[in-house]
Parts: sequence; C-alpha cells; structure tokens
Amino acid sequence: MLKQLRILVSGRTWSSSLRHCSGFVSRMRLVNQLKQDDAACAAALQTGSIFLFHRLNPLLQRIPNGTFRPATLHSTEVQAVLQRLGAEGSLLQDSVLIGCSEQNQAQFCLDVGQLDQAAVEEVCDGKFIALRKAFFLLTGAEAPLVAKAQALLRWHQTNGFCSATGQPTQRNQSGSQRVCSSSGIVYYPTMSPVVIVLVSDGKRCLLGRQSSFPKGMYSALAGFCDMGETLEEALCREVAEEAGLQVHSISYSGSQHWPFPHSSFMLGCHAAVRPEHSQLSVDHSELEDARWFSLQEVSAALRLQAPPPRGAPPPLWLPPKHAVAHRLIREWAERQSD
Ligand SMILES: NC(=O)C1=CN([C@@H]2O[C@H](COP(=O)(O)OP(=O)(O)OC[C@H]3O[C@@H](n4cnc5c(N)ncnc54)[C@H](OP(=O)(O)O)[C@@H]3O)[C@@H](O)[C@H]2O)C=CC1
Ligand SMILES: [Mg+2]
Repeated sequence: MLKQLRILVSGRTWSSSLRHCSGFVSRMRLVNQLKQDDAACAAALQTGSIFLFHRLNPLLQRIPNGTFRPATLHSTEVQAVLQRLGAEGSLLQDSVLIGCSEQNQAQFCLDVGQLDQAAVEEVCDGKFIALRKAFFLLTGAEAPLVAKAQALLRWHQTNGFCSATGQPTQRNQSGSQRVCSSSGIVYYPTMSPVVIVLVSDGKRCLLGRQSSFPKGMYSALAGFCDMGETLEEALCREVAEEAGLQVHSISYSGSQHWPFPHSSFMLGCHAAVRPEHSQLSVDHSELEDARWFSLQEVSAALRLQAPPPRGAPPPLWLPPKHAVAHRLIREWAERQSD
C-alpha cells in the first residue's frame, strides 16, 4: 500500500504530489518546495522546530545521561519566549530553513542575538555555547545540522548589501537566497572548496600542524582551492607548497562541510609519494611542522579517547572524530593493518 504522507502546514496538506515517494525523497522534495514557495514556508514555520542561536552560538541542553543536544523548540514555544522577554513577535520571521526531520517537520534556525543571553538561557533551560566547543559536545548526527545552521545565519548576517550596487538585499522566506532590491542580482550562500589529503609513502603517513592547533595535534594537509583549479590540481599544488613533495595515485574518500573559521567544503582524498621521493621540505610560513608518522604511532593516537590534559599532550594527538581528517587517518591505518 502506498504510504500516505500528510504534512499539515497551517491547514494545508502537502500530500497529493508526495504520496508515491519514499520518506527520503518526499523530505527532499518538501525542503525544495519550501525554498521556492514563500507562503508555504511561512506556514511551515508556524508548525516547525527551531534551533536557537545567540550571536552565532548554538543553544545546547544537557540531557539526563550527561550528554548534550541542541535545544529544538517548537515554533509556538519560541513565540512564547519572545513574548515573555518583550521581543517583537516578528523576529520569528528571521528564521532560516535548514531542513526537514524524519517526521516531516520543517526545521529552522534563528539568531536571537538582540535579546539578553542569560534571560533566554534561563527561559529555555539551556546554554549558548561557542560553536567550536559545541561541535565536539554533540553526537555525529546533530553536529552537521548545527554547523549548517550557523553557516547560514552567518551568511545572512554578512550579506545584507549587494556587492555590485551597495543597496540592501532582501531574503526570501526560507533564507535560501538574497536579492538586491535595486539590481535584482540574486545571491546564494557560499562555501570555499578546500582539499584535504592524507599522503602516504607506503609505510608512513604525512601529518602537519599549524601553530594555532592544540599542542601535540597533527592533521592531514589541507588548503583552499584556487579559482579554475581541479580538485587534483589543488591537491598536488598544496602538497608541493606545504611539504615539497610530488604526489600520485590520488583517490577520493569523502567530503564534509566545515564551519571553521567560515564555511569550507572539505574534499577528502588519499595520495601517495614514492618512498625514494619522500624527503620533506616544509614551508614553515604555512606549517609549524610536518612529519612522517608510522602505523604504530598513528594507531596509538587513534586509541586515545579523551582530549589530552593541558600541559601534558601525548606525542601525537589527532583531530576529533567529526573531522574528515580523522576519517582519512583511520582509513589509512585500517588499510595498513590489512
Ligand atoms: N575538517 C577537517 O578535518 C580539517 C579542516 N581544515 C580546514 O581547512 C581549511 C584550510 O586549511 P588551511 O591549511 O588553513 O588552508 P591553506 O593551506 O590554503 O592556508 C590558508 C591561507 O590560504 C589563503 N586563502 C586562499 N583562499 C582562501 C579562502 N577562500 N579563505 C581563506 N583563506 C584563503 C589565506 O592566505 P592569506 O591570508 O595570505 O590570503 C589563508 O591564510 C581551514 O579552514 C581549516 O579549518 C583543516 C584541517 C582539517
Ligand atoms: Mg594548509
């Protein structure tokens, strides 16, 4: 029997065109529909859930098992919070669409930076936590959604004016675009493509660190793609610039949206160098250090569970599990062990 999908949006039913679709397809279609149809999106906002931010810091709640989750409030709860704190109810309209839950409920985010932070925290029984910290307190499934929400809010906050005319830009209801009120130029949220690569010489892998990293932490080499470059060209250039090596046998592993310091689209790859050409020539203006690490050293670092205590870092500390760098390093170690 065909699954009856009924998404009630203030009395409107979006069932007919989506009835034959799988859950995933219908969710994607719904989000696309809400991006294009301002009236439908405004209606979905009335029944949607909202992730709150304060000056781009997400609101987290501690749950009984001691872990954290992003506070997701129903739209009517947010309206009640705004009313209680004496804020304009129209603030809700600044919400930006971020997706749709498996229960087909539209998901939004809203920055309430103009309200008193402590007052919102008290009413909502949560804490606004800097994204860098929040990102690592959350589980795998929630962290990317919070990162996406913050990236969209940041983009709106920094794209209020047209770069061609200097005139204000107006967002659509979902926040998927902004349009210049004078020229009609349409702006979409942007990300910078970044290549990240784990280089191996067959026995060892190459990791580098920037001076801004926590003590002892090394990661895969990364760099922004230049205009006009392919992924492979950017990868070869970055490894040549930073480590003085020429790589071959490039293979793609996976990608990730990375919110720090702004939105990057990380494209994760593996690559190889011939053992006889593995002599490093590190550009110290880009990297504080880069070294070859053995499987034994990497495996020991992968086994570490908690962040190292301050002042006593282990010899090698890897990026957290959420990071695509971690995935590349783990993949390499697993292949070596095989
Ligand atoms: N998720 C993960 O696992 C990891 C993510 N990363 C991320 O990868 C990104 C890139 O790594 P990084 O080694 O710093 O990059 P690069 O090696 O490209 O060095 C950064 C420099 O590139 C220049 N640059 C060129 N294009 C851009 C752009 N679009 N935005 C910002 N700077 C640009 C800037 O130089 P100038 O200031 O001189 O103009 C900047 O200082 C970082 O944002 C980092 O957070 C890194 C490692 C792991
Ligand atoms: Mg780099």
